[in-house]
Amino acid sequence: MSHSPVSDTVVSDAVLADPVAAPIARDRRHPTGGHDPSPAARGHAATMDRIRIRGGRRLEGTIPIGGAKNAALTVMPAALLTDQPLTLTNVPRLADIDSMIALLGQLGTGVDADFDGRAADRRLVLTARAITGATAPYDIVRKMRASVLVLGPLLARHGHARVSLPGGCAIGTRPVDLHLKALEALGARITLEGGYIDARAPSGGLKGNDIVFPIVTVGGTENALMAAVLADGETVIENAAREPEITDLATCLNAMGARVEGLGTNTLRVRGVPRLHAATHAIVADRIETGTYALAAAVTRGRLLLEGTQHGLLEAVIDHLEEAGVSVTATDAGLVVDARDRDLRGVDVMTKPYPGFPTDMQAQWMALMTTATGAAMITESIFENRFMHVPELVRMGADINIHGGSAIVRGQTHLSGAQVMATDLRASVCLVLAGLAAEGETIINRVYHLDRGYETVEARLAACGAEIERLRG
Ligand SMILES: CC(=O)N[C@H]1[C@@H](OP(=O)(O)OP(=O)(O)OC[C@H]2O[C@@H](n3ccc(=O)[nH]c3=O)[C@H](O)[C@@H]2O)O[C@H](CO)[C@@H](O)[C@@H]1O
Ligand SMILES: C=C(OP(=O)(O)O)C(=O)O
Repeated sequence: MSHSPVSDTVVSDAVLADPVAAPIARDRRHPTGGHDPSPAARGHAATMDRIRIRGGRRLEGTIPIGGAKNAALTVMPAALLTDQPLTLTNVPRLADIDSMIALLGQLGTGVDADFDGRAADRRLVLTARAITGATAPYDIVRKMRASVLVLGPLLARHGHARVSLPGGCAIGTRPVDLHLKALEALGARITLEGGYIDARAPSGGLKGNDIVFPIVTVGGTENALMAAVLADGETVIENAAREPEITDLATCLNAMGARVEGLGTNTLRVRGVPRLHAATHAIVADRIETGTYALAAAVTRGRLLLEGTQHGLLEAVIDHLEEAGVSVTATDAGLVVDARDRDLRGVDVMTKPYPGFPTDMQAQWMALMTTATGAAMITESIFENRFMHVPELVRMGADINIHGGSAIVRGQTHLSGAQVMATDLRASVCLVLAGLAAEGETIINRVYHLDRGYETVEARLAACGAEIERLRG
């Protein structure tokens, strides 16, 4: 497996000490508003930050859930499909969002970001009046794989895209061959040279066609969908991914004038239109952030109200939580997760494409299972190398054995605080959960991974009783 220095790759801190957050300063209104800089916007310093937790405190309180990182990262490139403004609300303030803003800016997109005030009042207006560049450079793609999602829209609107190959990362090889095959089915000519994908549309533009994905790919479906909306004629995407982030993208595209049918199913039917127009779209709630905080309540045997999220986005996770003995109730105010005075049982999971149990919740589930009674078998079926958190959990006292693609967790272990190393986004937050449950002090290094996907995680947890702080790098 290749190990190029992309965001979740284990590389030296020196290599990662040049984050791409800086170009955001060109924005008319900087998301940080010039004060109270987010870790994401603090750049270099944030790469060296650590998190210190003193565990053993029950969490009680309310946590607001933001817009989904993975929805925002696919909806933002859709702005490249039109010369009119795309206004997005409920955009989370994360390092990856800064990276995508920087990339879209390089391609000629005007950015008007107002990230002050309550999350619901935030607005991000993206206007790609003209495409002035067609290259997604290595420096950005290596830090954020979702950069590859500019490929489809650039090709559809501009007829040409040059995107650095993302390479492998800490969780797997993650090729993009299926993205490229889908675009070729629409008529694109694709060459790979010097580590870059060079994609060109035929002179008459992309043509609608049938695309059948041999395996479910979220990013592949997103690129195919964004390319197909401006293609001439009809495209049918079969074995499409059904993740809520794809439905969010299709909803946004339809608001922009696209004609996509079959939302939420594995067959998407797209009738191409000559152009798209301005639209306003609210990013769907983050189901992975929701699930992570639900497990924070469970792992500390506490009770949390998760505001601004929807039960229907994470049924598989909720079913497993209930099977483990946690109460989850949907109320008008949000989801109430209650594990007070409960003895939790070990419950097996196997990761699957949506609506199955998400791979992005696998590491957090493992942290919870170390505290449950009995054993749990956790099988990772999406990525070949997504157990990087196991040795770190073992250093905290967990009893976990890996057999191929499965990990057996023998629960009810006594977790004790330790110095641990975050290796990727979800592994990082799994260590936060373990630290909340452990006795004594846990120090998590390389928390820049965490800043890719969790906004003000330490403040949100501290507000609910956790003893947690960020140690500035
Ligand atoms: C930004 C974003 O939304 N990231 C999510 C997205 O990643 P991403 O879109 O990269 O994940 P995919 O659904 O494409 O990957 C699923 C599997 O398909 C393989 N594959 C994918 C494309 C391809 O061309 N060839 C190929 O073999 C991958 O290596 C992987 O084994 O979905 C994953 C699966 O739910 C999540 O874990 C990520 O958080
Ligand atoms: C793996 C993830 O993201 P990405 O695809 O951007 O690496 C994730 O969100 O857990």
